Amino acid sequence: MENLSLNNEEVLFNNGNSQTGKRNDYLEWEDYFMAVAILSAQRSKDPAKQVGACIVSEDKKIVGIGYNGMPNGCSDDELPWVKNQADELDNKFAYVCHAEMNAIMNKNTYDVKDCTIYTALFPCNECAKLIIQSGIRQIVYLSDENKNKKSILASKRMFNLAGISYRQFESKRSEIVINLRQPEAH
Ligand SMILES: Nc1nc(=O)n([C@H]2C[C@H](O)[C@@H](COP(=O)(O)O)O2)cc1CO
Ligand SMILES: [Zn+2]
Repeated sequence: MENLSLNNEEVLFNNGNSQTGKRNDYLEWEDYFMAVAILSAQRSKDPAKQVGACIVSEDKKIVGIGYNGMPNGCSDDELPWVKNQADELDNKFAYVCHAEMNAIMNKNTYDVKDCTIYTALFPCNECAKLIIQSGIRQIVYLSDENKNKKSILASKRMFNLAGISYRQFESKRSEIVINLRQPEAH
């Protein structure tokens, strides 16, 4: 809660630049981009894993956002979301588009050359191919939880060969709270 007993100078000293009054607890660029990826993941219908991705140009503009979901025109209610069926055709993996693929396909620019992709999960080998072919140069990932899977090892092999850098996301913040209620009137 705001401390109303502080005078103006103290407020400026605590919250911002005392010369100009600028806020200093604004979101860092990296936190902003990863938060957009994570927010986008909340749109996913996958009960087991929600993944989001956000593509950013060299001049820090968001040029594509995606999350894991079924292909356009294929109803979420008709294709399977499970993964434990004996028949491959009854499992989600045959159908679901990964967050990174969707972010690339949803791009709102001519291309994504030299961009960075912020993604909640390290890209699989199929998305790695798309990332490389699309011209993206850098990957910032939140989780590397599948790091021992063959698909991820293949991704890293291709990224290393193609000279694409990847690093795990780090932040001073542990959370960002989004309040969807109207701010209380003062
Ligand atoms: N990088 C990724 N981006 C993604 O969008 N996914 C998606 C595919 C599935 O919908 C889900 C993984 O499901 P599961 O294997 O944890 O039940 O996450 C998965 C990975 C992992 O490489
Ligand atoms: Zn993938």
